[in-house]
Amino acid sequence: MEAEAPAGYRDPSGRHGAVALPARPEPIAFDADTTALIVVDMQNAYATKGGYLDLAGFDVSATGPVIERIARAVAAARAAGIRVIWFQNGWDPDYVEAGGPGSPNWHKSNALKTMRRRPGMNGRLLAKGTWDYALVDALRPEPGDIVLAKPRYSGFYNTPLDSMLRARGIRTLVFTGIATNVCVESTLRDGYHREYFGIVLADATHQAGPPALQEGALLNIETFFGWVSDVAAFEAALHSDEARRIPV
Ligand SMILES: C/C(=C/NC(N)=O)C(=O)O
Repeated sequence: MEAEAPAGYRDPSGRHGAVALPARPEPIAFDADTTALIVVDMQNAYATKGGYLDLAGFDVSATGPVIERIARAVAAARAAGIRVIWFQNGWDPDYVEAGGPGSPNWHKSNALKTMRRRPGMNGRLLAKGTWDYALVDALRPEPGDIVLAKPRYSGFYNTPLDSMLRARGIRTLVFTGIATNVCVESTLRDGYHREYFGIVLADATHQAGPPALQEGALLNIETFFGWVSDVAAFEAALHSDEARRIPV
């Protein structure tokens, strides 16, 4: 007797999974239990007026709808049993983890540069324990989620992320958060080199800098490193997988 075809979906590249997500450059398949939703740095620093990015001169006026769509993606992921991982970017209050002049971070971080320019702000930007470092009020981790502090743009660098993912058999990372062109792209690229499949929900992300950087980051990701989809497609794909699993 011929073996029954497995239930589920095979994407054009042959990857199999129960969830079929429409995406660019082609649909991608994954299973909920080997997937994590990553919420990148949704801190006041990056998403709230008066936070680091705003004070450093970046436009954060359009982050409100992004926060709402992240909340929807988180709710859909939780309902489907997908692990939710929250990143928080920053350093100890003395900025030892930020590195001194011997670190490129000291030269390139706009938070550190802003504080050097305005010494009155020292200790206020991206320091653990401050309002700037805290996640925005509208997004709250729940028991079972993982909250991970990271000291550089990539969530893989100097953190236990890789071992946490491997211990749970996670192979697919769905990204939301800020900034698309900095920490989202850096982490997705690092994941690519560690054999993780990376998907960005574009309308649940926002760039640091002009809109061209959002477009460029997404095009770069879909062309070279991963897949690009959106929150409504993510919700619908998880919903239809759920429908398949409910016996009638
Ligand atoms: C510009 C910037 C982006 N961070 C991020 N979370 O993508 C920074 O941290 O300076």
